[in-house]
Amino acid sequence: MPTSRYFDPCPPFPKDVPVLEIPQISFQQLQNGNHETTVSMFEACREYGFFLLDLIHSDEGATLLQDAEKMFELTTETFALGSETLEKHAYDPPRDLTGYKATGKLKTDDGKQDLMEMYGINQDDIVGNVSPRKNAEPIESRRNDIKQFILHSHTVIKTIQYRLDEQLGVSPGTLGSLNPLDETSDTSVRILRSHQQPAQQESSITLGGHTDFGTMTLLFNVLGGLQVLPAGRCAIVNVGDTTVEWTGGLLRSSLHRVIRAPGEQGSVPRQSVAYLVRARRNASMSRLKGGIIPPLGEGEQDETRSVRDWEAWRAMQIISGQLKPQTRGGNPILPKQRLE
Ligand SMILES: O=C(O)CCC(=O)C(=O)O
Ligand SMILES: [Fe+2]
Repeated sequence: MPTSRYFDPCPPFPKDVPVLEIPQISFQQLQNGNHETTVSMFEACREYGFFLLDLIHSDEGATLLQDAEKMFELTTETFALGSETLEKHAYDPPRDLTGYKATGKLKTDDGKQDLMEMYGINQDDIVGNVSPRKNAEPIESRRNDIKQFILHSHTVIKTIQYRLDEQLGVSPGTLGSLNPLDETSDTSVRILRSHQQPAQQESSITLGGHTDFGTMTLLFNVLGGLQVLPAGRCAIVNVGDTTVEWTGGLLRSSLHRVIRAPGEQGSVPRQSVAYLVRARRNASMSRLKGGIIPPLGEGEQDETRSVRDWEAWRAMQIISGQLKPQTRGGNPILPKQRLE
């Protein structure tokens, strides 16, 4: 994504590759509480589990685009260190996803290995909820830039969650209170990079099919390849599995994956930046009560695992390729639950 400085030098997205038309939602209108925009966003979260967030006409949105651009610079600087140096900061799944993940650690849908390098930066570390960790040098020198990106991304997510609360009919602030900035969680900024790939590998899978398992994700990318959507001056927002659990399946988390960017775009490296929001560690995974959220039906049981244990279980499933990728949620709203 971020500004045209990043889009202009990019090879064009081919005209003959079909793109999914997912709704584009104006952040400014969400901030203003525009009803029509709010309903469109809610419907997008139910139908696709994804939407594009147009950040342009809002001051806060424009600031976030600038922050995201700095995160792209950070991505370039970090991966320029090379995998040997970055391995000193290797991640340790499933307990700790902070740090570097080299290519080939994850199984893709076709049984091969992924082609994506990632580095997870822990929110608690950057905002000061825990004592500082030792990260790769470019991350250490850009602590303040990362903090600004987190603070502004978090404000955007909070606004989205506030509008979702309204549509779900639960008390204002319910969803946001489950992923506050000042409590420990596994929320992270993830920077990602894949190398250019030969044209013969047109359909090679860079990152296998998955759903994000936190509450919501804010994603910035420039090149195509994410099989779900195009890019623009927008961020991509997607609903995570935790929100599906809380809403009894009303909202959807959609399966997505990354393949080689199409056409000429595949001939340059592909970078992306994601703000992956997770619930606070001591939050419950149980279904929320109230509004249009369906109560537990006969034979249905509440999820009793803690957020931490549930996330660790899900991360291990994904890493080992056990979890057959599946889109979750998007269930019909029961007539008797509908808000007037
Ligand atoms: O690189 C992308 O566009 C998507 C990355 C992604 O889905 C993830 O990090 O969960
Ligand atoms: Fe994802």
